[in-house]
Amino acid sequence: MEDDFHEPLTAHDSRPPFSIWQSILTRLTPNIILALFLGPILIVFLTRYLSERSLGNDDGKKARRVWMPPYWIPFVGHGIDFPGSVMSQKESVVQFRPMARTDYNKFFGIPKSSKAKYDKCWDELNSLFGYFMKDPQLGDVLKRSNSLLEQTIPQMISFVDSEIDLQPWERYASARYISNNETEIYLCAMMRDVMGHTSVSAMFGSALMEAYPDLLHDTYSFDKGMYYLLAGLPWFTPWPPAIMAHMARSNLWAALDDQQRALDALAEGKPVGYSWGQLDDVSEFIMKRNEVYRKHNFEIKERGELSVLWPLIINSSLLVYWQLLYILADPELADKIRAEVAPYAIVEQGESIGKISEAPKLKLDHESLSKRCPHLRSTYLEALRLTSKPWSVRKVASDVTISQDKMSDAAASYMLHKGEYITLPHELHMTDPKYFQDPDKFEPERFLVTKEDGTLSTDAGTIRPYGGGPSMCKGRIFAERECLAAVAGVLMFWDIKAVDKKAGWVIPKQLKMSAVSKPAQDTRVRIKRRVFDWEKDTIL
Ligand code: HEM
Repeated sequence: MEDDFHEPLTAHDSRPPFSIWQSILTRLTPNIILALFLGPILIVFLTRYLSERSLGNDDGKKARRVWMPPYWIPFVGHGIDFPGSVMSQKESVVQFRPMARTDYNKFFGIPKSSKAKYDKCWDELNSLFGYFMKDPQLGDVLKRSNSLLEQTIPQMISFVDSEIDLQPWERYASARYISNNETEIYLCAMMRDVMGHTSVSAMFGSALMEAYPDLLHDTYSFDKGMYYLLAGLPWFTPWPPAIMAHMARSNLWAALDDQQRALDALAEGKPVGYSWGQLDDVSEFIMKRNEVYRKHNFEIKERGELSVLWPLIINSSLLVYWQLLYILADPELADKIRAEVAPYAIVEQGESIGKISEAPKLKLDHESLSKRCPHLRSTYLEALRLTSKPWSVRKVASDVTISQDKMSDAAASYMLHKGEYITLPHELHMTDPKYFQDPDKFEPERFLVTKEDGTLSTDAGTIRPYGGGPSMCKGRIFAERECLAAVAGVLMFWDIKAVDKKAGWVIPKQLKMSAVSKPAQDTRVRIKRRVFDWEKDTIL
């Protein structure tokens, strides 16, 4: 079934009509379907036979060749499943840079002609990511995302019966008014947009989301079409998901290009368009990238801000849903985590003048939530282990022999040849029973360790939810702090129950994405504000 849980119930459908596709599908006879099914299989075997590639020993050496699908299969052609030891190879042997270039051209759509400019400032742009992982740049974005979460979480639900007054994420998550203190809503769709709004505003400034309110949903459509774009399918491909991915990417370019023009104007002391305001909440990181682009005379259409926007949005927003779901599904665990985070995720009574009271306020201490709440962090790591299924891809730059992991029963060596591509699906390790007991079970305390002084801490061990090597996620510290603050804030402010009391909490199947999976079905919940200490006497 097509998953469409993030679509608004009432939004206008601005997509191309699908009637042509429906009529083609209805005309498919059983013979055509059989030919479509058997054809590719025959071609695979023929290609294998004709290319006569040996799968045995290579040139009489002890190292084996690895099985490879034919070269023409998009994206996975010449790809192999292989244990993590490849990650320990030097960049001069297994390279990440050619893969990044493919992503830049095919996926992000940056013109090939800008290669020389990127070559010239590759290290400079990369070193900015290094700064983003440290203070002051990291602290700057975190401070902003923390304060946005403090404002947004208490206002996440409006409890109003009129659709027009709902927050944008409530509309997309099909909020249903129950009473003035209870709402029914889809948990994933809501958390995804709340996180997206927070992260984009913290990094790119709030004017971007205000000027381009469809930015998040365009990013989801772009992400959904990732494989079509990577396979190089053009915009006129007669396949609706590919066309939609191209359309979404054009919309994203329009937004980011517009912002780059405004940032250029600001730097040059020229008037900035009215809708951009002062641009004083754009992060230092984005300002520095703009400086590099201007210094190296990048045209607006050559600038790669989509390569920041896309990873900023897609993974953390889904991870917050999974972590919350696993915690809420175990009420004892939810109570334990609430007690642990209480000193660092504080809800305070709002000001009162006469009978009018302000809404309660939320205070989040993201640093302590990450460093002093081991149970919270352990559930974050466990949610990542179960739902992040990333692949790292490398190009072999010179022939190399790789030894298989020593814990394997059939340890062996494999020969990789120059020019081949390597795909490393990290989930194989993260769900391997040799390393993780009951690998499919959510075990909230799996990553807890006891320190020498007897206090509890966490150790992420060997999991690789952020990939590895030089391409390892550059936003991982920001992501962890932001997700932990969001989960703690939501747990402390809201009381959330599964809508179907009989079925209770159901952990949905996962739909594989580029890293963190999407749920196959969203989780419908009933949400109320929690009753806080100062309210208890009034209610009793
Ligand atoms: C839970 C959240 C996140 C997860 C699980 C995650 C996971 C990943 C993975 C698997 C990769 C590819 C690694 C590889 O190819 O080996 C990656 C790359 C990247 N991520 Fe994240 N990510 C998360 C959040 C973020 C955030 C919030 C940002 C902020 C900008 C970010 C920025 C990046 C960037 C820039 C790269 C590309 C690195 C490069 O090519 O050098 N990520 N991420």
